[in-house]
This record gives sequence, structure tokens and C-alpha cells, in this order.
Amino acid sequence: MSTSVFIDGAVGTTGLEIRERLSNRADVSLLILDEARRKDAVARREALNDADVVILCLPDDAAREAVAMINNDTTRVIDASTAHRVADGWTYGFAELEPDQAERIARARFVANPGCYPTGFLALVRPLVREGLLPADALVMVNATSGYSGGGKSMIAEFESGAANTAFRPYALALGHKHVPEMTRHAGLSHGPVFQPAVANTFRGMVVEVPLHLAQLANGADRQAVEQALREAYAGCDLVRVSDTAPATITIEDDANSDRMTLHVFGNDDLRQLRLVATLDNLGKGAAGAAVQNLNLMAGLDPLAGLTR
Ligand SMILES: NC(=O)C1=CN([C@@H]2O[C@H](COP(=O)(O)OP(=O)(O)OC[C@H]3O[C@@H](n4cnc5c(N)ncnc54)[C@H](OP(=O)(O)O)[C@@H]3O)[C@@H](O)[C@H]2O)C=CC1
Ligand SMILES: CC(=O)N[C@@H](CCC(=O)OP(=O)(O)O)C(=O)O
Repeated sequence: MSTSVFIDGAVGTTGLEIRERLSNRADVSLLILDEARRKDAVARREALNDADVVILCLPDDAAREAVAMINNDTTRVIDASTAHRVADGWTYGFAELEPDQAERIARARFVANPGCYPTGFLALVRPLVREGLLPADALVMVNATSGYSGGGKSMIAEFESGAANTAFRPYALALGHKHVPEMTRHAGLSHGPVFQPAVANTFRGMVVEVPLHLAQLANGADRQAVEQALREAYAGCDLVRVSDTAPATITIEDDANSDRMTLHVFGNDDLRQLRLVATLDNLGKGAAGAAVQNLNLMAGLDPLAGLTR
């Protein structure tokens, strides 16, 4: 028996990616609303209540509205938006984040897919906080660059029409980006990181970096201890890996067009400084890949079905 899945927002950037990953699968049957009905409230309500699992690929307000339209006790939800990532009653959909997170997702009715930047940040920082290497009250920074598909259809149009007219654009300069609450909460930090995002003139891919002084670490921990903590946290994970080499450079393309994420621990022992770096695809492990991974877990399907390592 296949799992019926309705993607609300199926012609948006994230929705299309999920649809692509699910369309040839025998274990999933997709409910599709045609162009004329995809924003029709009656048709959406029916599909939202008919599906075993709905995947919301909508702006935040529309995602909240979609959840409110579900009037049964059985439809399960994966929300790709920011709306429920720190909300009560929702399970954070980052399967590798905690030792039991995949099991929690498997049992959950409501799953909030992580933001793309928080996926990289949390992968680097959460194990260090959990293991006591980084104090929970540490003051940390996160620098990150995303491909322009991270901004959805409107940003794709801006860059592809030439209107953006730039190779690299830092933004959220007034701070307070919408991803800071989930970074703080799920890292277990008591202070929000200073988050410095930027968008580059490339379609997809992402580099997320957390710089640290060794002096910020607890109990005299060093680079080896940090790397060891990350290796232990992700041992046996198929989609998150800690690099075995220290390449001279990394690029935003390193994990583009895949659903994996690679973590690097760069450092200089003389300067006593570290650069923790994650590369991923904002539309892969940062969005559609994570949604499909969560669907597989929730429906008890092959955990790697539809995913590219
Ligand atoms: N792009 C990315 O890398 C990531 C995106 N996300 C999140 O995923 C969600 C979707 O983002 P993204 O795909 O980039 O955005 P897009 O703007 O590309 O797509 C959003 C889609 O939702 C549709 N839509 C808007 N309102 C409604 C409504 N009331 N009913 C039905 N459909 C509606 C839009 O319709 P129309 O086509 O007519 O505009 C559009 O097709 C957002 O919450 C975003 O924050 C999460 C992680 C990464
Ligand atoms: C380049 C760009 O604009 N990126 C988006 C984040 C994309 C993402 O993770 O989406 P969520 O909205 O689901 O959190 C931004 O900074 O708002």
C-alpha cells in the first residue's frame, strides 16, 4: 500500500523539488491539484484532509492557514516554512540532530522542516553544546552564503532577469533574521548567534561557517576534541558526513545538487582559532531533501528513497 502525499505549494521552488524526488516512487502516491485549483481553498481543504501526509511548501501565513484547514486526527504534516520550527506540539525535522531525533520524527504527527541556514549551523554547533565543549552561554557568530534559489520564485526572478545585478549580496544587516530563534533553541544556546547571511549569484548551494576561538571552548578542548565530537555525533549517518581531508578551499558547489551535508573542522593551533564549515544544498538537505527524509521516516519507508547522497 502506498502513502498518499499532498504537496501544498507544489509549483513553488521547494514544492517542485519535492515533487521531482517523489514522482517515480511506487511507495508514494501524489495528490496533485491542477493549475486552476492549486490555490482554491475548497480543493486544498479536501486534499489536505484526504492525504496521509501533507508537505507544506508555502509562505509562513499560508502554512498556518493550511494547518488550520485540517479537521481530522490522522493527516500528518511536514511544514517546510518557518511557521512552526519553535512551536509547541511540533517536532523539529532534523533527523541527525539528536541521537533519538529520527525516532521522534517517525512517531510525530506534526514535523517542522529546518531552515536551510540552521541546518548547517546546528549540525556544527549542537554536538559541541550537547557534549559540553561549547558552553550554552557562548557568544557565537555564523556567516553563511546561499544560492539565490533560497529566496524562492521572487529571488530567482530577480537574479535571472539581471535585476539583482550583483555577484554577492550580504543581507539581514539589521540582524533579527527569522532563522535566529530556531538556531538558538535547537542548539541549546542561551544567546542568539550573530547571523550574517549573504546571497551569491549562483542558483543553489550553501556554505555556513561558525568561527571560534579555542578560548571559547570548555575544559581546554582543542581542535581534535571538536572534530571527534562531530565524528561521533554523525557516525553511521548517510547524509551528514565529517570530511576526512582538510582541503585548501571549499566551494558553494561542493554539495549542490545533492541531499547530503559535509562538515569541516579547519583550525590553526598556533593562533588557537577554528573555522567550522558546513556545505549543503539549500534545496537539498536544506529543504526538499530533508522533507523527503522526514516523509520516509514518518511513513516507515526506505530511509534513503528519493535521496541523493
Ligand atoms: N527555497 C529554499 O531554499 C527554501 C525554502 N524554504 C521554505 O519553503 C517554503 C516555500 O518556499 P519556496 O518554495 O522557496 O517559495 P516559492 O515562492 O518558490 O513558492 C511558494 C509557492 O507557494 C504558493 N502559494 C503561496 N500562497 C499560497 C496559498 N495561499 N495557497 C496555495 N499556494 C500558495 C506560491 O504560488 P505562486 O506560484 O502563485 O506564487 C508558490 O508556488 C517557504 O516557507 C520557505 O521559507 C525552506 C528551506 C529552503
Ligand atoms: C537566500 C535567501 O533569501 N534565503 C532565505 C532562507 C531560505 C530558507 O531556509 O527558508 P525558510 O524561509 O524556510 O527558512 C532567507 O534568508 O529568508
